[in-house]
Formats: sequence, C-alpha cells, structure tokens
Amino acid sequence: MNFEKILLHRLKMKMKTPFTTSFGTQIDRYVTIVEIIDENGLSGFGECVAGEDPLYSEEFMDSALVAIKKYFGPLLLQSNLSHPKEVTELFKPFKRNMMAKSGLETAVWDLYAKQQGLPLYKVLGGEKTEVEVGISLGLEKSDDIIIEKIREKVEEGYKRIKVKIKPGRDVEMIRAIREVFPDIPLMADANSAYTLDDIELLKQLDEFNLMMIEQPLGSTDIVDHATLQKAIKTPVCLDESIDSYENAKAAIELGSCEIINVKVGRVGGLAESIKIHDLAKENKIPLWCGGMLEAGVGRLTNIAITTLPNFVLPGDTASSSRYWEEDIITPEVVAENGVVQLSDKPGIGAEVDFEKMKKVLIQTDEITKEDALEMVFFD
Ligand SMILES: O=C(O)CCC(=O)c1ccccc1C(=O)O
Ligand SMILES: [Mg+2]
Repeated sequence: MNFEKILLHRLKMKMKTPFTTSFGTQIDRYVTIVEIIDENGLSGFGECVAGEDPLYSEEFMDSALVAIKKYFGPLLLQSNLSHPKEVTELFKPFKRNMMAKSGLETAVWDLYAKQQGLPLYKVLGGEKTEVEVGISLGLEKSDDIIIEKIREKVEEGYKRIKVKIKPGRDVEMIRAIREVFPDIPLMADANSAYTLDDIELLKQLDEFNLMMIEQPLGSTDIVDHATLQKAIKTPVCLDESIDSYENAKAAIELGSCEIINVKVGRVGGLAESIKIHDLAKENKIPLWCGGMLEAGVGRLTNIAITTLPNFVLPGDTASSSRYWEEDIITPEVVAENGVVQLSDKPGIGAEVDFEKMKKVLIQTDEITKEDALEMVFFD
C-alpha cells in the first residue's frame, strides 16, 4: 500500500439539537475527516472521533490532531505495509491516543477496500447485509420531554432506545418512562457518573427490565464493575472501560460486564475491534457498536463493523439525520424502520461529498512524505 499524502479536513458541524450527557452539553461538533491518498490518487476516508474536550476520555480533538501530525501521520507515510491489519503494530510503540490512531487506521481500511474493489464490511469479514439500529437520546429538562422524544423515535422504528442518566435524573425518570412504555427495548447510559456508594440506588433500576445499564462506574473501575454486576440483575455494559483487547479480556474474566459496547475509535481502530469481537464471541458476550456523534464517514465505518456476527444488539448507528441537517456524504445513512442496508460499493459505501463538506470546512491540513517523524528521543 503506497501512501502519498494525508489530508485532515477539519469541520465544524452544527448539531440539530444540543446533546446532553452526565458530562455536559454539546451544541457544535468539531469533526476531523482523515483522507489518505495512494500513489494512484485513490483516497481512503476515516473519521477521528475525539471529543472537543477530554470529558469522555483523556483524548480531545486538538490532542488527536497533534498526535496525528507529529507521530502517526508521518509514520504511516514512511511505512511499507501490505495490509491495514499492520497499522496497529506500526503505531504500538506510541502509547494510547486511540482515537488519533483510529482516524488514520480506518482511512487505511477504506483505501484498502477500494483498492480491492470490495465493500469494507466484506473486507472486515462481515456477513450481514443489513443491520438493526437503535438511538441514543440525551438528557432533557423534564420527563415529559424525554417521553415525547422516545415516542417519536419508537414511531420511526428504532429497535432500541437508550437514555442518558445521571445522579438525580435516574430511577424516577426511568419509572416515568416505563409507565408510558412498559415494553420497549430500553437501556440507560450513565457515562461513568456513579460509584459503588450508589449501589443501593443502582439496584432499584432492576425493577424496570432494562436491556442493560451502560458504564455506570468510572472508566478504570473494572474491579468495581465486577462487584456491581454481582449485586444487580440488570446486565452491565461497558463503554469507556474497554479501550483495548487486554481490557476486554480483563473485564470478561473478572465478570465486570455481560455486554460490551465496541467503539472503533475508543479501541484504536478496526483491527482491534475485530480482536475484541472474536474474544467476546468465544466468551458469549454480546456486542453492539457505540457512537461518538459521528458525521457520515465514521457512521459508515461503524455500520461496517456491525456486520460481524457477534454484533447481535442494535448499535448507536442511527440515520445521518439524527444529528445533522445535512451530512457530508452522498448518499446519507438512512435507517428505515430501524434497519440500515449495507451498500455493495467499494469501501465504506458512500462518497464524501466535497460540495457539502465545503459548507462546514474550517481548514484542511496536509501531511506529506517530507514531514519527518519529529521526536525528541529516538534512535
Ligand atoms: O449517537 C451517538 O453517536 C452516540 C451518542 C452517545 O451516547 C455518546 C456520544 C458522545 C460520547 C459518548 C457517548 C456514549 O455512548 O457514551
Ligand atoms: Mg456510552
């Protein structure tokens, strides 16, 4: 795979409505689209999904951009790889910075799939040609508002509704939702907002027949999650805690969760996602694919990984229109009655639409072969 240059398209996309979690409210999304170009002028696209601020994880978009420009971009341009699976090894000496790595790694996968003339999902070993999707709903000012949002999304056909919870907006809110919708597939995501001191409160959620509770405790609390899982009936699903194959293995062995949410960006890319997939499958841990408020490129990467057989639960891979008035790809992602069809076009399955992207572009940065790997200590 001969790489010529890398472009970082930095976008500012206005979200249709603000999105609130236990760590804050998001109004604009600063998206980075990674474009990697080969010697024949063919382009692969990936999305760097880092948040604007280090709230979900320690990474943030500015740190990811520096990491890509200073280390991972130059390393990739100077490499001589024959398969995208080798990118993880190439980046390994440099610790973490998962979302920076993943932005590039996913772009290499898309490029490779296009070079082969195959859809990305088939290159990944995916089998499904359609996938079921759910939707993630942010915190709202009142129960009435969230109930109306749920009604709308259930009517649109989404296969699973996820609501955000935080201390003070949990048991009573879920009770109010269950009074109106006793049977919908419902789950709650706490984004690390609780500790084991809240165990009695978290036990109270058992009466609502939730599909799972996502990341109730801190991201490094793998042991505490095992204690919690033993004390509650609701399946624990880990999100923030699973940032590598090794962590997934530890969580499974300790019994910290019954379900895992795989985010391609959080674990450093598609190759690591496949490793976690295979491990979870062996251990009968069901998976689903989480989201990071992606624009179209990241959305399509997520949908591709979801075609692997152990992604048995609906993902946070809703339509482009969930967050965007206009996405940057053509055609956009459309879930019909909660189902997305995979495209058989080479690569991620849709074109980055430069006309649309221009409207939200802040600037494009370029990394070339002349950009040396800039290191202070290196031999
Ligand atoms: O629709 C999506 O992209 C997922 C929305 C979501 O829940 C989320 C969005 C940003 C950061 C973390 C999370 C999460 O899953 O915890
Ligand atoms: Mg989550």
